[in-house]
Amino acid sequence: MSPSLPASHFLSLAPNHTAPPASLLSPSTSQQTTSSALTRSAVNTATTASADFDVDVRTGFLPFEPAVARLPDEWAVWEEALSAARGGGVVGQGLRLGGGGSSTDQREEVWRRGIQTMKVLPVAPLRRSLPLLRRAHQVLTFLLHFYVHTHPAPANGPRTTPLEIPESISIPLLTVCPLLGLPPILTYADTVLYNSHPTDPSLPPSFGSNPYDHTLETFTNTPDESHFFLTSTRCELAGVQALSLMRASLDEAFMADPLALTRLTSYLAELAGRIDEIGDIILDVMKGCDPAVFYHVVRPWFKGGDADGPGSAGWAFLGKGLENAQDGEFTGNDNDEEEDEDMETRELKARKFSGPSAGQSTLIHALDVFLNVTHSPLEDPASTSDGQEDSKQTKTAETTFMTRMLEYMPAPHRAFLTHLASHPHPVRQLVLDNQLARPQLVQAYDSALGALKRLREKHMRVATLYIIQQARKPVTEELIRMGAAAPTPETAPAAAASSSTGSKKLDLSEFIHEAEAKKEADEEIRGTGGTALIKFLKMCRDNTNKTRIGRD
Ligand code: HEM
Repeated sequence: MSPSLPASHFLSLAPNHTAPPASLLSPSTSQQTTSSALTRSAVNTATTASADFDVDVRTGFLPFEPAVARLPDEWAVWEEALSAARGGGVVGQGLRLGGGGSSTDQREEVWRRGIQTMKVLPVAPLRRSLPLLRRAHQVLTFLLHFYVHTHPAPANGPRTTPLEIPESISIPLLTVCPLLGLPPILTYADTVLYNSHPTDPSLPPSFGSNPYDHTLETFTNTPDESHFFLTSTRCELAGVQALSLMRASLDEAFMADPLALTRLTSYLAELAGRIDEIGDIILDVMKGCDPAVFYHVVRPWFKGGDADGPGSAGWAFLGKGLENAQDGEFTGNDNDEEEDEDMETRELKARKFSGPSAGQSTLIHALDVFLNVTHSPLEDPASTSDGQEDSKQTKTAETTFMTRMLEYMPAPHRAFLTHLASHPHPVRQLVLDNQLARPQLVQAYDSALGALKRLREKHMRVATLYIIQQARKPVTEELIRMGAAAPTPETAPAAAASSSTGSKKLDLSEFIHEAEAKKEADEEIRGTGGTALIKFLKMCRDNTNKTRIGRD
């Protein structure tokens, strides 16, 4: 089945980006669930602004037009800086994490000095083109992460003062951000949506004849990193059919007559199959991305300004007159007094963004919203025992994470979720209303939820293999040659202890080491977004399962 779309349907319309979305300079601390947060602020845009979702019938949340691989010559200096950081795209030739240690850090320092003295380029001419704006965000955020993560690690624990981001990056970046509705940090959009090309970019992408098979940018030039990004790209492409089924289901929910309910039943059953396919693609990450390379060589580049937990010093985006960037253009500010005050506010605003995560995929959020999976802590009655309190905390973290991730999506995709969440005829309600008369409808709805639960279980397997298990293994010489940071006196005990967990009995001093190492490892076992990982992922899975209507 492949429901065809009428030309006037919102998924068929071209996007319109003339109006810049609200500024996203400040990370949210909202505690609401994904769908309830969306619904509460929702304006139903079905009839008014439906062209603004930037969702393509052929490629879903991936732009149909191939991503721009290089900005015009006016911005050549950014492109050249990025190419230099990547060592021309050769494995082992790019800049190194933490400057690569004391003997080789000169190269990284020279490159950073180049960035500090680079001219602030105007971005006004980019406004004429959405693909160019996307490329500008991508180039600037890759430069930003190269700039931040080539700094040698501070000798005495985490940084205590914000790391300053030079004006040559911060001013154009903070000007481009509100135009796309993205924050000033590397996002899933930069690493996946705007980063993938099919074999022949001049032809439409497809799974069979023209698959997405290369990425424009990586930090490490490794095939592992490319494969990691492309796994998500393939999930997005597989999601196109799921989106089409969701759209067709909502049309039937609107009609809600007996024929419509029969069709809805078959669409939901088919949706389950599509979701299972997406889950299988997630497992395919193992076919081309080595878990140790991912964990030690690739992933550290993704860390955001919040990576040291709630006490993170964060990053300070330097620049004069950045407040004016909210209109989409930097114009400067001559009022010194006001400027000083604004500078402080700006630093506070721009500090602690999280690194990229596939948790920012609008597709997976859309499945939650469509099936009415909520991640709200409000659902659990207040609890008093420690265990329950703990679970409540995880749930709150989960809700906060899911809601926060909305702010890392391009504005039109966020608007799409708002639209979906405010749909006047939600499918779940219809299934509930018909549950006695239509057990097959309940079964089909539950099968879609069952598939989403399985997807999350597959994802948990991957996260366990790529993060939890790797955090317990020491860095090898080979990984260091590939670009992993060499262990410092601070990280060494964790490695030593983790390699001593065999059958050997520990004496007391070793035991203390082991406990410290475990604490460090536990801190390490946090996702890019700073969430206590496995508990969090389990909670997401359990909420999916709880949404089922029928009982086994
Ligand atoms: C090696 C592959 C992967 C690893 C190691 C991984 C790791 C993680 C981690 C650590 C989180 C916790 C949140 C955070 O801190 O970012 C997370 C969340 C999430 N990831 Fe992945 N991920 C992988 C692949 C994928 C893929 C391919 C997708 C689908 C496009 C995906 C979708 C999600 C979603 C939707 C969440 C939010 C939690 C949920 O909805 O269950 N991940 N992932």
